[in-house]
Amino acid sequence: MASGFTLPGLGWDGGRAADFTAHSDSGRLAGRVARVDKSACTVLTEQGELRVEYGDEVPCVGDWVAVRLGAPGTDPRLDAVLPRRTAIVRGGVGRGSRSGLSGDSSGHVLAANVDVVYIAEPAAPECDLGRIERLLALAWESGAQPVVLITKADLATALPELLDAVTAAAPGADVHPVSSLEGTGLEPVRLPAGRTAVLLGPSGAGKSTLVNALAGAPVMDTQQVRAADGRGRHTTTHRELHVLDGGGLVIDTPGLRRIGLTDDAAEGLAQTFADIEELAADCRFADCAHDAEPGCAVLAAVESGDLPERRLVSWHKLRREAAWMAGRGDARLRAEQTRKWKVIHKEMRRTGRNRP
Ligand SMILES: Nc1nc2c(ncn2[C@@H]2O[C@H](COP(=O)(O)OP(=O)(O)OP(=O)(O)O)[C@@H](O)[C@H]2O)c(=O)[nH]1
Ligand SMILES: [Zn+2]
Repeated sequence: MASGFTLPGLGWDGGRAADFTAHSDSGRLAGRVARVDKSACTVLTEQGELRVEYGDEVPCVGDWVAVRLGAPGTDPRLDAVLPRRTAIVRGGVGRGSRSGLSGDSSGHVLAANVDVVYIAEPAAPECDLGRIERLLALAWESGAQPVVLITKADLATALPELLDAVTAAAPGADVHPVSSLEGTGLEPVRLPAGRTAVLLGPSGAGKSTLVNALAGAPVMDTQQVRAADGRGRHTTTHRELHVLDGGGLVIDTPGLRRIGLTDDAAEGLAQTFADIEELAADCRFADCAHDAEPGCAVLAAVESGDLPERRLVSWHKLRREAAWMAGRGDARLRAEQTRKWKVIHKEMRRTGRNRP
């Protein structure tokens, strides 16, 4: 792209400017990371789109960065990643999630500085409420506002009922049916200038089609487009930040087969299951596990039909998973420390020193 972007159009504000002052004095350029590849990333700046090399500090899509322009003929280099306001952190792929916002690898932080998390769940063949809850936990944990989009709404057989079921599974989040195909339901999804959304959801949910519908002009290849030119089923393979025509920014992500929770998902789960948390206040025991305890208000709500049993089952499942991740994190930490000490002891024996 030849022309530049305006920083406010990319989501810049006074706080970012303050973060940037430490880097601005020596002719550095502020920009927003649109895409990350091995060793280089695409950064949107007032001077246009730049290819920027990075080293040990790995940026992720959505990051605000300081770029150092090299001598003519050399590639710009990443100088620093500015502090992240929000971060979508995916668990279950190595360590580093403990620190949340500063997760230590690009594979870990899916997107940064996002205002809204759009959770795309297709109306057909079926809506998977458990998957929505899992993504809601991730979204609440990120610090951004989750919004559930029932995509391919044109294929729904009983939309009002579906809407009710999804709304019950998403307390505190707005739920909107959308059809990119028919162009309906898009208004509440449109973003004001400078606001950033990330789209999460399974492969085939219609995320790329929705990005195109919001953009007004095709910015993404979709499965259909590719199928037509004989190149088979296209799937999004990388995360990318798109600047929409009407303002607003959206990050498309590949449909992840499995999004694990991080080991510190407790807060996100509490918000995802705010209805269960509220009921739990009336359980006889303060530490009620809502399993088989007498005087359990949650089980009573399931019994009376106020709380779908599916939801309690989902709560148990995700809580177990988060607890397991936490245990695994601790086990890894211990193993790492043991390894470190083994090396130190070996070195001590070798040098005859008895202190590290
Ligand atoms: N009926 C209907 N089909 C849609 C709609 N949106 C997308 N589709 C179709 O669903 C299929 C998948 O759409 P994509 O946008 O590629 O899905 P995706 O979520 O980006 O998939 P990945 O890139 O694999 O993550 C395509 O064949 C689209 O034409 C819609 O609103 N209604
Ligand atoms: Zn209980």
